[in-house]
Amino acid sequence: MTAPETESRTVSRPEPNAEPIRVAILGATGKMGRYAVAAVGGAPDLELVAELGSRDPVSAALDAGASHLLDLTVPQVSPDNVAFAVEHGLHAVVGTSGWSAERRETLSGQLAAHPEVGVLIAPNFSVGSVLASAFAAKAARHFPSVEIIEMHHPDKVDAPSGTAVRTAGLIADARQAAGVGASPDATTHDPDGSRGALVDGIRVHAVRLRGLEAHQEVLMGGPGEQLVVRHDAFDRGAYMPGVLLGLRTVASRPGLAYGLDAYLDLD
Ligand SMILES: NC(=O)c1ccc[n+]([C@@H]2O[C@H](COP(=O)([O-])OP(=O)(O)OC[C@H]3O[C@@H](n4cnc5c(N)ncnc54)[C@H](O)[C@@H]3O)[C@@H](O)[C@H]2O)c1
Ligand SMILES: O=C(O)C1=N[C@H](C(=O)O)CCC1
Repeated sequence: MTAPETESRTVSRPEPNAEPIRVAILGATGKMGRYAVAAVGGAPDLELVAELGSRDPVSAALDAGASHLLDLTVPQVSPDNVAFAVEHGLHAVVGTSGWSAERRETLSGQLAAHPEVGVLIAPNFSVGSVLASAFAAKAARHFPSVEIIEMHHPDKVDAPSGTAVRTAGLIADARQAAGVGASPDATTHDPDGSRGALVDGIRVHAVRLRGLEAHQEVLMGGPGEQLVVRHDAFDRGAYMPGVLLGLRTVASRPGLAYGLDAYLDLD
């Protein structure tokens, strides 16, 4: 598969006459990586200095003169990659899933020793998906019931998706701030876990189906009505404007940002 050229969107604009941002991509041969190689390679203000695969040491990014690391790998190795970046003063933009609260806390500790470094952990680079999660978090405090269904291609190795975990966290925070209790649920017998995973007190159901790409529904229910906030990504081009925005912004935001919404003016 060759990644198509990425159309530019209005979310991110290069600074005129600025030094190019020197990017090393980890996971460059993966599905996201191939799209990112095309997007970064096609951006006039970015310079793709290294395309690294699973056999390359992360130190090759330094050897290539990178200023920024783009991590699109697997949850098992992403924390070590980012720790290396932080330790060597490289800014990092991370799309890899699996960044639990515990992992983010460890990373914050590492960043404390390198306060000039910026890291963005983006569970989802799609602007539409970030907006859908934000809308859902705004709406969910008005409904007694809320559940999330995430649906992905069957090659995905992690469940639930990073996006679902992030959405559940946003919804849980908004409901807690508004004093809304748990969704009503009379289930007392569920030996096989049919009611899904509980993430921050929100039920999350994961579907893996050939033909799907990345889809999420937040179902909200109240007496006599239902609101569904749905987002669909049909191919990985959906993520590239957010990837470019992240790379262009991260150096100016030292410390840890969790979620692309940190770089979007959503209010
Ligand atoms: N944030 C987002 O918007 C977004 C969107 C899509 C996918 N993702 C996530 O990005 C990650 C990659 O997704 P994908 O669909 O490209 O997966 P993929 O399986 O196609 O690619 C993974 C890449 O990681 C590489 N890799 C594996 N082990 C490695 C190691 N030890 N060191 C370095 N590289 C290693 C593989 O060679 C491969 O190139 C996943 O965690 C996925 O959930 C995030
Ligand atoms: O295809 C994937 O894998 C995706 N992973 C991210 C997640 O776990 O939320 C983003 C959506 C696509």
